[in-house]
Amino acid sequence: MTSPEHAVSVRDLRKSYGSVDALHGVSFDIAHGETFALLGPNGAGKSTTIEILEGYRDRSGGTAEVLGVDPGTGGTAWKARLGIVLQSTGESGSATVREQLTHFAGFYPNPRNVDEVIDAVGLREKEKTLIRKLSGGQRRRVDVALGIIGNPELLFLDEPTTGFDPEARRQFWQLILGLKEEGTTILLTTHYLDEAARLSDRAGVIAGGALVEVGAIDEIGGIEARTPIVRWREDDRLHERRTTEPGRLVAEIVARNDGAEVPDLEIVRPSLEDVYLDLVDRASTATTEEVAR
Ligand SMILES: Nc1ncnc2c1ncn2[C@@H]1O[C@H](COP(=O)(O)OP(=O)(O)OP(=O)(O)O)[C@@H](O)[C@H]1O
Repeated sequence: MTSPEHAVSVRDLRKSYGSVDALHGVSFDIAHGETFALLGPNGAGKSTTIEILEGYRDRSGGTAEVLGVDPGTGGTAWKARLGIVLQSTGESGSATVREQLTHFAGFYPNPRNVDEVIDAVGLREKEKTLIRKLSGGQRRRVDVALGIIGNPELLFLDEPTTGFDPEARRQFWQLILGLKEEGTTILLTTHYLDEAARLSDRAGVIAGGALVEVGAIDEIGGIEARTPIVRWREDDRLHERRTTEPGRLVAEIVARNDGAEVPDLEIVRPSLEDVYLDLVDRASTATTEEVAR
């Protein structure tokens, strides 16, 4: 049943909620074993896309194939090959962490070891605690644990680390990098651009229901957007220049100042966050211009 080429294939995906056009023609592929980040501002259409691919939402148009199956018609055997971490947690119940994981492991044909999963999400000390007595971040870890307990081929992570403290986020990254190494395909949405940069091979940027960019994580936005920026103070003015040879430019500035320290000198390499903000800004300007026409 597995598609020979891609784990996920989406063409011209459309979704309307009444008069709201949430998605209008989104197309992308995710290769087997790839981690793909879907990025975009609030309301862009990320959850709608991910929920259609999980089989939780109907689409209004276009085609979608997930592990070789149309998610609109996927049955239990297909669902057992997916791991899902939804955006909002549904786990507030009166079972302990261990009980809940053991219970869910029973639903899958080839589950992971419960102890390994408890350790992987850092909940060893809380394994006998009722889930409703956990903190928000700890409950989110339970969500992640439930997402991976079935040993999925394809893992959907919808803003998985919201509410995590910085240390928990780093631990989570290690967990995901381990799953990647084992060959799990991952579709991730996140508002943390450092997380996307650390974990993903490729990313798509969605804005206003359309995909405005898709590409390798270190190439997205184009070479131009990644060109370093040199800033410095000279003649009592702040200067700024983009250059692919920042070392040479700094050497020139130092030379013409007789080797003196250059005030306020910095070389900035635009991060994924800078590139992303630029892309989203351009997309919203284009939409505003379209509306004005
Ligand atoms: N059940 C619904 N009924 C009506 N409109 C909806 C529904 N779900 C989402 N929408 C609308 O569809 C658009 C896309 O929402 P979606 O939740 O997919 O965005 P998102 O990119 O996941 O946002 P966020 O980053 O805030 O989670 C928004 O305009 C939203 O208001």
